[in-house]
Amino acid sequence: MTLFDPTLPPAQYLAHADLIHDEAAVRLAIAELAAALKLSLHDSQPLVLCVMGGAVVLAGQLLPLLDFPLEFDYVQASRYHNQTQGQTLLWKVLPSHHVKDRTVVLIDDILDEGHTLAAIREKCLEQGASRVVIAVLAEKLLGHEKPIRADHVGLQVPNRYVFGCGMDVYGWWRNLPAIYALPEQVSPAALSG
Ligand SMILES: O=P(O)(O)OC[C@H]1O[C@H](OP(=O)(O)OP(=O)(O)O)[C@H](O)[C@@H]1O
Ligand SMILES: Nc1nc2[nH]cnc2c(=O)[nH]1
Repeated sequence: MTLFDPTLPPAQYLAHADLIHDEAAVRLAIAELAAALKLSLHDSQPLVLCVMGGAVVLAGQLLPLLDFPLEFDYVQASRYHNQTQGQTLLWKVLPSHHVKDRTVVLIDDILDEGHTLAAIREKCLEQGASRVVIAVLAEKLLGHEKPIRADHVGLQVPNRYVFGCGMDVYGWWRNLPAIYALPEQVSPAALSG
């Protein structure tokens, strides 16, 4: 057996992956997220911040389902740098002063260890946001406490590296409409076949 590695052609990741949530399940989860956000935020004129780049697919599908007035902007912070382990958080685009006195909704593809969303929430509060609401497409089940909780979670995923629906595997496959998990190990025979 060999560890799944980052040098393979991208088709290999998908060929050996396990489907975790199919496209219909993702669409249903996004519709449910929209319904929950409508209930809690319809009269708050929120500023919705997309956490680029993983949340781009969620943002594109969720926003048209929200039928109340909102403003849209984005932040960008990367902790995985197209790898499968979290590293130091690198800020690329900070929340702007526009968050001041606003209800801010952070939308992201995945809450894993929670360090990314905890840091973004903290920055928004430092910049004067009056309230920060967090909605994620997926939360990874780690079995231990995290530094932050999401207010709205679409789907749960197992403690494996997942991709699709905005989430990358070594930079690839954010474009998939369903969520897959990378295998921990793949036999050399399977990769050469
Ligand atoms: O809960 P955590 O363990 O902190 O991880 C979650 C973050 O990891 C991913 O971002 P990534 O750093 O891969 O950047 P990306 O959005 O460009 O893919 C994802 O989009 C979340 O923002
Ligand atoms: N693509 C992807 N990004 C992540 N960021 C934190 N966890 C994950 C994960 O499982 N997959």
